[in-house]
Amino acid sequence: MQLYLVTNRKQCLLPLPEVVRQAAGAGVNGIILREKDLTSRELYELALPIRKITGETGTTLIVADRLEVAMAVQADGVLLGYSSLPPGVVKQTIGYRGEIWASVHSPAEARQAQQNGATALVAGHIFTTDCKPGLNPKGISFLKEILAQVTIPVIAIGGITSSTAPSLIGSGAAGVAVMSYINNAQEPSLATRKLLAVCTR
Ligand SMILES: Cc1ncc(COP(=O)(O)OP(=O)(O)O)c(N)n1
Ligand SMILES: Cc1nc(C(=O)O)sc1CCOP(=O)(O)O
Ligand SMILES: [Mg+2]
Repeated sequence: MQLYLVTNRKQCLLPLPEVVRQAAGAGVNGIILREKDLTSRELYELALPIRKITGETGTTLIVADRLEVAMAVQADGVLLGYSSLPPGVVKQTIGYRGEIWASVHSPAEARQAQQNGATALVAGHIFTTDCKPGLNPKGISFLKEILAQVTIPVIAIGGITSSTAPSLIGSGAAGVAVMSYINNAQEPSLATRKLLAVCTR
């Protein structure tokens, strides 16, 4: 399984570019830059050093929600969520040629996203997480339902740690996307290596 870091600079004990540098240096497969409260200009300025780091390590960079920032820094793609442009508009109307990932929360959304040109899905939330307070986790059965509906890669998100990730091995998920476990770590490189050890088992 691949391992993706979803950024959250508010959880970080170090400056975000340093967290990204450590995760990328430790071998994370991709960075999903998700800083929803920033303006496009602020996000662009944060994305520039992160693009430089991921360029040097050959790590995939996906920008959550903001197609214009993804394009401006020549990221590998965009992750579209509930508040973003729909995948079909990004693909057909705008003609974006990068990766188009979609955040999905039901089998019907997964089918629709694939039909509309999504190249991968991020499905959640699978396990209990403080990042989705008051919402019940959907569990591995939900992940399996999504996998049964689509042929594109599906990445599991929500509550992924070195304790929960082992239960996803062999599930069919192409990868896992992790926020708190790495952003909030004293040593992001160590947290990344711990998760990679599970994901590459
Ligand atoms: C049931 C449900 N609805 C909406 C969301 C928000 O999804 P998303 O677009 O992925 O936004 P963030 O997770 O990045 O805040 C959800 N998680 N669950
Ligand atoms: C950003 C995000 N999206 C989710 C979804 O289900 O769409 S769960 C999530 C938060 C993931 O954080 P953590 O790894 O700390 O649980
Ligand atoms: Mg989400």
